Amino acid sequence: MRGQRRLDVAPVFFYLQKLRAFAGPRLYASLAGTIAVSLLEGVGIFLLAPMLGLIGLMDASSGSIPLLSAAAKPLQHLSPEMRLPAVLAVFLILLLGQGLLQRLLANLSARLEQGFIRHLRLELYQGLIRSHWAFFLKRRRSDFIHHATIELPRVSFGVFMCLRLATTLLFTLIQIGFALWLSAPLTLAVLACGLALAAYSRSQLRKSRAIGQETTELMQRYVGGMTDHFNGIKDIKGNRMERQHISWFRALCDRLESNLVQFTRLQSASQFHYKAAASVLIAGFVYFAFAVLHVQAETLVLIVLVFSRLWPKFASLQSNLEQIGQTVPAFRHLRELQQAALAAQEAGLGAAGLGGGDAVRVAQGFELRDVYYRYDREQETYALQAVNLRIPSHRMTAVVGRSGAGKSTLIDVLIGLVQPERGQVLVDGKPLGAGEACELRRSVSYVSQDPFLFHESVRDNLAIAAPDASEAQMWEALRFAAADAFVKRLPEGLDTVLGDRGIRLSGGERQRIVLARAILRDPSVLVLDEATSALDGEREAGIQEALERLRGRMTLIVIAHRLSTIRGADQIIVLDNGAVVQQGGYAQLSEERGGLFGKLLSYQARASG
Ligand SMILES: Nc1ncnc2c1ncn2[C@@H]1O[C@H](COP(=O)(O)OP(=O)(O)OP(=O)(O)O)[C@@H](O)[C@H]1O
Repeated sequence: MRGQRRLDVAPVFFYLQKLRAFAGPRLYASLAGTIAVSLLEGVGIFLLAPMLGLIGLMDASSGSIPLLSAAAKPLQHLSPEMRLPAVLAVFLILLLGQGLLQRLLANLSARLEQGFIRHLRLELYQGLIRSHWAFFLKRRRSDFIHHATIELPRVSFGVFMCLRLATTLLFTLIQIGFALWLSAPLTLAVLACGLALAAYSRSQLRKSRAIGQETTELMQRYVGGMTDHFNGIKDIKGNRMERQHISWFRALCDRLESNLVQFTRLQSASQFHYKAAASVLIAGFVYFAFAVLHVQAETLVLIVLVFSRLWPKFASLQSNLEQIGQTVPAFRHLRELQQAALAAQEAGLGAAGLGGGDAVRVAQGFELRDVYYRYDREQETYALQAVNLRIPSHRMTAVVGRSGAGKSTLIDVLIGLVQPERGQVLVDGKPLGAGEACELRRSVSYVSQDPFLFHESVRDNLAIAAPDASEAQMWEALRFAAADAFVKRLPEGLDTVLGDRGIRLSGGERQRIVLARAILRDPSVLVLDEATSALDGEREAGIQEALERLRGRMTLIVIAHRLSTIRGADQIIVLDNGAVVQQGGYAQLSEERGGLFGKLLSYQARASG
């Protein structure tokens, strides 16, 4: 519990170092520029004193204010009527210089900030996309969106807030030095008051961090909920569940509102306390300096001037610290995700592995030797157990079994998406390690149960698999997948945009385009996981015939529930509870007495009869 209450600043330093590595000398230029602007502002203020002297408000030559008489000396060489314009001209040059520098700095900071966000985005995206499949199995997809869209900008904001804190701190120190020079006892008194507020500041910081943690959790729920609800909008509408969802959403929005208001209240309370303390202090100091210490009026003016600038720095330090405190949880969450992704990088998918290269052709086939796999090592149940099988190349192998038998898991192990817990996968007699799996998948086309199309044109959706494919090759692939006729009928043919704002396709149409995309890659291994389940009998038969023609060219692995579609398979593997229970040709398996395949066949015959 104590550990949780401490402010963990390691993740903050982690991202500060990232900024330093990213920005290099530009970072120091920006910091130096900020300090220069503050100093120019300070000098400008300091020049007010001779100005006040010139218009007779104070005696600049009295020597009671350090530096003031030195600053006033050059003015002695000018005629009295030229002195005020000269001081004003210097004042103007200083302010204009400061303005110009500020403009340059604003541009530099924007470039740095946006560049850093771009750098972080790219790093996060690449880290995630290069992680192995098991990494994604354990996490909610919406969490990635949440980190990329909400936590990442918070982190970037926090990093730049740290820089602002550093420059404010530096300038505060300069001001403290200056104030000490003017009047050590009064400055020490102000510092003592400032330190007394430090305890208060700590408790405010802890509160900021707690609010920030709640913001992260609420936003995570918000993004997760929105993603789920709009993915499942048809179920919501079809089952009249709008009311429940609206009340869920309303409750969450209420909590978000109060969380954000709470932070503003915390900040405004601190600022008010600093202001109140400032008023009391200034009044007290003026009285003490004037009535007790009997300091001169001009010293008093400068003290008020300096303190009225110094104290707001304490207040803004406090505000910066609270804002950083509020973003600390985002730093922690983003770093944890990035580190987890880094630890889950898929071997062979480094920057070099993402490039082209010759795809491996599977010449002899796959072999699984005593393979075990389970999704959760703390659970006893295995998704695959003691699996021994061979899948010859250039043949069609079908995998069947009840729902949940382990068919999709078997494919994942075969193409190296996950590594078996025990046992071995061999491709052409060689063990399939994580590195080889990446190579292998260059030559695998995998069509999943839930085919996915990007929100792009048909052409782009095909080209993503085979960027060099010609238009003629695209049409050939579409013809193969019995998709050519409907694509021709689309308003802009190959260039029609698919998806939400474009044309919505039926489940079967989507499957056919994804199948065309899979074929266009000219893979060595084509895996179809229930890839034709949404097609009508006639179209499915057409695709079966086309697959027959592919048989000599590539290795076909097909998962099918409709057993009639795998009549032509060279080999059928029957899985039950993660184990292979039967293996052989269609005719052989259908005749095996008491076998699961025979049972599945008779269930289907009854269902369709
Ligand atoms: N991501 C996952 N996390 C935990 N368990 C999982 C996960 N995916 C699958 N399982 C479990 O592993 C077992 C095998 O699942 P798998 O998806 O391989 O079956 P399947 O035969 O392909 O089923 P279906 O025909 O319904 O698609 C099931 O018990 C399932 O609940």
